[in-house]
This record gives sequence, C-alpha cells and structure tokens, in this order.
Amino acid sequence: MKIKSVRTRVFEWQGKVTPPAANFCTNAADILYERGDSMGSFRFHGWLVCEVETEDGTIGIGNAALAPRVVKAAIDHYYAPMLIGEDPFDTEYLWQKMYRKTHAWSRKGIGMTAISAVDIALWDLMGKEVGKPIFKLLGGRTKERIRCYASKLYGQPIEALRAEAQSYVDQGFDAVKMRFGWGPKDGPAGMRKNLELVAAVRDVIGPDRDLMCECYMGWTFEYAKRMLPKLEAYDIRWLEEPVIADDIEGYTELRKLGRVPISGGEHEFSLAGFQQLLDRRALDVIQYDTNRVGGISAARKINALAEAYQIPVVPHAGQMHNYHLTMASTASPMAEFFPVHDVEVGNELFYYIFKGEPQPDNGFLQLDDNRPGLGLELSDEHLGSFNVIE
Ligand SMILES: O=C(O)[C@H](O)[C@H](O)[C@@H](O)CO
Ligand SMILES: [Mg+2]
Repeated sequence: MKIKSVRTRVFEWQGKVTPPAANFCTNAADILYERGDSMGSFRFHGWLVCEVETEDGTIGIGNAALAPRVVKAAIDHYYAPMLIGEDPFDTEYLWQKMYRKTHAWSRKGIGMTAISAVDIALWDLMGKEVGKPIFKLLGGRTKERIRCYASKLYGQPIEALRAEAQSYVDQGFDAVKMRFGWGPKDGPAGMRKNLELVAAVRDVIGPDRDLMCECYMGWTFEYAKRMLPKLEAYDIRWLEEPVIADDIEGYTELRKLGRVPISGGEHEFSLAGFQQLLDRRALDVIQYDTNRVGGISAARKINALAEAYQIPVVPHAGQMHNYHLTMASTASPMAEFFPVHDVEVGNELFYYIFKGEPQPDNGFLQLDDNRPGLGLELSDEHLGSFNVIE
C-alpha cells in the first residue's frame, strides 16, 4: 500500500475572539521597548492540517500550530514529493529522509514542525490500517487513565482569577497551571502583582493540589533568580519557561538553585535538542509538543531518553498527538488540558477544527482502545468561521 497524495490546508479563524485581559501572560517580546500587543507573536488563530492518503483511500491526519502558512509551504514544496509512492509504515525511513534531505534548515522551528505534522499523519495512517490506536503501536497502555491539569488562569483581576480556579476545583482537577502577567520591565510592583496572583490561586485550590506557573519565556535569568525565593512559599510544582529557549545555561543555573522545579521544552525541537537539555540537567520536567518536536517518531525516542534520565515528560498542550505518547510511557505521568471555551489565545482552536478529543472526568482523561489511529476527525461544526487556505 503506497502513499498517493498529501494535502495541506491552513484553517484561519475568522470568528469572534475574546480579547485577553491586560498583562494576561508574560512572553519573550515583553523585553522590547514597545508595549502594544506584544502577545501577537503567540496567538494560535491559524492551524495547519496535513492529510496523507494511500492508494486504498485511507487518510492519515496530522497538524501543526506554529506558523501554519509557512509550514504548509515547507510540506507542499519539499516533504510531500518525498512521500509519494512510499509505504506509510516506513515511518523511520521517511522521517530520516525528510530530516536529512532538508537538514540545512529542518533541525528546528518551521522545518521540524512540518516534519512533525507529516509524521503524525503517518502514525494515524498506520493505526487506521491495523485498526489500533496509536498508543497501542507505541507499547500500549501504561496507565488506566491520564491525570491532567487544567491549563489557563491567564492574568486577570484577582476575583475573576479566583473564580476560574474554583471552577477547576469544582470540576475535580487536582492540578492547575496559571500565568504570570509581569516581568523585568515592571520592577518590584510587578513582582508583587505576580505574587498576588499565585497567592490567590494557591488560596483557592488549597495545599493538596499541584500548582504550576507559566512565564512563557517572559522573564530573564536575573529576574527569575530573584523571584524563586519568593515563590518557594507557594510550593509550586514547576516554574515554566522562565527564560527564552536558547538560554539553556539559564535553565541549568535556575534548576541548580533547587528552590522551585523548572520546566520547559515546548520550544525545543528533535531528539538532539532534548538530548542537550537532559545531558545538561537543564530541566526538572520536559514539555515537548509532538506537533513541533518531530512528531510521534521523535517524541517516543525522547520519552525513552527521559526514562533513562528519570526526568518526567509532560507534553505541551493537550491534544491527541500528545495524549498517545503519555498513555504509552511511564516517563509521562500526566497531560496538559486546555479547557474548551470561546477563542482567545488559540490553544482552544483545536476543538473547533477537530472532533474526537476526550474531555476530562474529575481531572482524568481516557483514550479508547478501539478507536484506530490518532482518534480524531475533521469537524465541520465551525467550518463557516474559518478561512481555509488550500
Ligand atoms: O504551556 C502552555 O500551555 C503554553 O506555553 C501556552 O500555550 C501559552 O498559551 C502560554 O500560556
Ligand atoms: Mg508553556
């Protein structure tokens, strides 16, 4: 059975977008002089869908959220021609072919994201051909169900933040992730506001739930070093991406301080990238996203490496391409879960494009042993609100 076509489409949301509150999340662009909409760089209002079809009409679905229009071009011009006529079960050969034939520019970023989208489609195809979910192809179920953490709690007025945190407690989550809204430019007053946020959420969820805090690369090493002792009192499960992804030394030094666990990795790519992070003991928790890091073929290798290093893997984002990896690996204790709501940052857009995503029950997710492949289909429920670029 051979691959006969590769179709890429970009789904760009045209519907209502709920504007974020001021200071809803620090980010890498905050350090610049302009204040404006420094968050523009990480709204995910466009999504790439890659469909690989075989001669017997089976279609495997992959996706990517980073720079979808550019990723589409990379697949259309470079990777699709490499796949036509190939056997979709030759995932390792095809992964190496894509990686090595474009090695000059595909090690990280756009190229590796494009490879990820194609690779996820190939694994979906394999699962559909043998009638098994992807996690069964990866070694099967290592947990009865997947513990997940509710991930939103962007910076907002304290009372609204408390109410949102309470809603996750009421839904049965025993772990939540919040976002810091201030960074180095905001001085001591910003530090105080950040601490007010974390104090409020910790107060609502109580001492027996995990609390994670997201900086989205919006701090600096110096600022993070000053914040860590102030955060210790709140017993946070991890401080996420305090510095930019290239500052591996900064991660390593912050981790060495041993005051608060440090996590990162959603902006790292490939097995080689994670070998560096693990070898340099840079992180207490690694968080690749399967639709960026190199697909399922790369993510499963990173899970194995993390198992050897005894570093837990909690992939960035929920979404099925990550849930299968978590289900099939003892190195991955839990998953991130983006609550379903009106479109804001765009993490939630996945639910408007696909159907089949599991919803948590009392803070746990379940995967279906009998749903083959990725377990997703394209949804036409919101199609009218998208501009679809063929
Ligand atoms: O860890 C995350 O969920 C990401 O960093 C978010 O996608 C981003 O929205 C920042 O909170
Ligand atoms: Mg993050």
